[in-house]
Amino acid sequence: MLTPLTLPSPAKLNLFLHIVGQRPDGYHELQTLFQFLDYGDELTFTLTPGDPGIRLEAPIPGVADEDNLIIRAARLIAKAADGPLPGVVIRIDKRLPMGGGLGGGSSNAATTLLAMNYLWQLNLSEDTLAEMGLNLGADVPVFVRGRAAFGEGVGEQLTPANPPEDWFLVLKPECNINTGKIFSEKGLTRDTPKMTIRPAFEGDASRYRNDCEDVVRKLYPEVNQSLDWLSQFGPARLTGTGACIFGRFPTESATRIIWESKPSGITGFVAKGVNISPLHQKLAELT
Ligand SMILES: C[C@](O)(CO)[C@H](O)COP(=O)(O)OP(=O)(O)OC[C@H]1O[C@@H](n2ccc(N)nc2=O)[C@H](O)[C@@H]1O
Ligand SMILES: Nc1ncnc2c1ncn2[C@@H]1O[C@H](COP(=O)(O)OP(=O)(O)OP(=O)(O)O)[C@@H](O)[C@H]1O
Repeated sequence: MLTPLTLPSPAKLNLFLHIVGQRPDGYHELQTLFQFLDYGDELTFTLTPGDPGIRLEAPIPGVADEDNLIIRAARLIAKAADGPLPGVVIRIDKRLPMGGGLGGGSSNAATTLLAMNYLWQLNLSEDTLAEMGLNLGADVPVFVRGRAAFGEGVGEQLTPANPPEDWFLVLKPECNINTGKIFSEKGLTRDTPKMTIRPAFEGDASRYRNDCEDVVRKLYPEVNQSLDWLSQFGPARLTGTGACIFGRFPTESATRIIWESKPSGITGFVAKGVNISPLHQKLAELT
């Protein structure tokens, strides 16, 4: 067995999420601002030269291995190889809640694409990996590229951005939200006017909104209550289609004081917003 490679699989936040239209195929056109957090899952890859399979050390409860985005990503990139490849065993240390709007599954897929490109020495370009990633999910390309960005289209048209690297309190209300259900809600705002995206981000954070928030507040009282609680301390937003919400603060100590006073029973974490993905920071140390 070869030396295992452990890589981060960070969370993303949608600092804002505007729905600006709907495509003929039903998918919603978005304008969003993605930033990474220095918090997430960790994946460990061990090549197994004697055994050609792609395997998980242990499954994620509730996700069949065939559907796991890690396995799907490894199989997809393996197709780009000319000859036989050594196998791989992948261990997942899961910290991100599933169905939380933090992009955990998409991030796992991107970490796997970059890890296997490196370990199998495939030398595929970032553009090729981002294109492959889009077949696995709309949020995968931003994790492949690893830079905070404005996302347009379904989130795959990316323009690098530089929002302030503030601290965040992320809370996970006690419910799981299905993205498809929120996008199919009748009352969802779908006509926010398109903004002009500026490459150097100097936007006014007080104008940030998440167009899914009203519908999610109505359907999930747990999210409604958590947003009301966090709003006492400053603007609180939903990420993606929820269920996670976040508040943004200038210092770690201010964030931790609010974290200590959170209502009992609710889970979450404190993390720093970062404009270069922790995955890319780690990969840069290797090469
Ligand atoms: C909400 C975000 O997290 C923002 O970053 C992403 O746009 C979600 O993208 P995603 O994870 O690829 O979404 P999926 O979980 O595959 O989407 C489930 C379903 O939501 C609907 N959907 C999703 C994304 C989108 N832009 N428009 C949609 O209408 C589609 O019916 C899709 O079948
Ligand atoms: N490796 C994986 N990690 C997490 N979920 C996975 C994985 N592979 C497949 N899935 C499936 O993807 C679903 C969404 O999980 P994920 O953690 O990406 O949600 P999310 O944070 O709401 O994503 P998004 O912000 O992209 O909507 C899960 O409910 C699960 O069925």
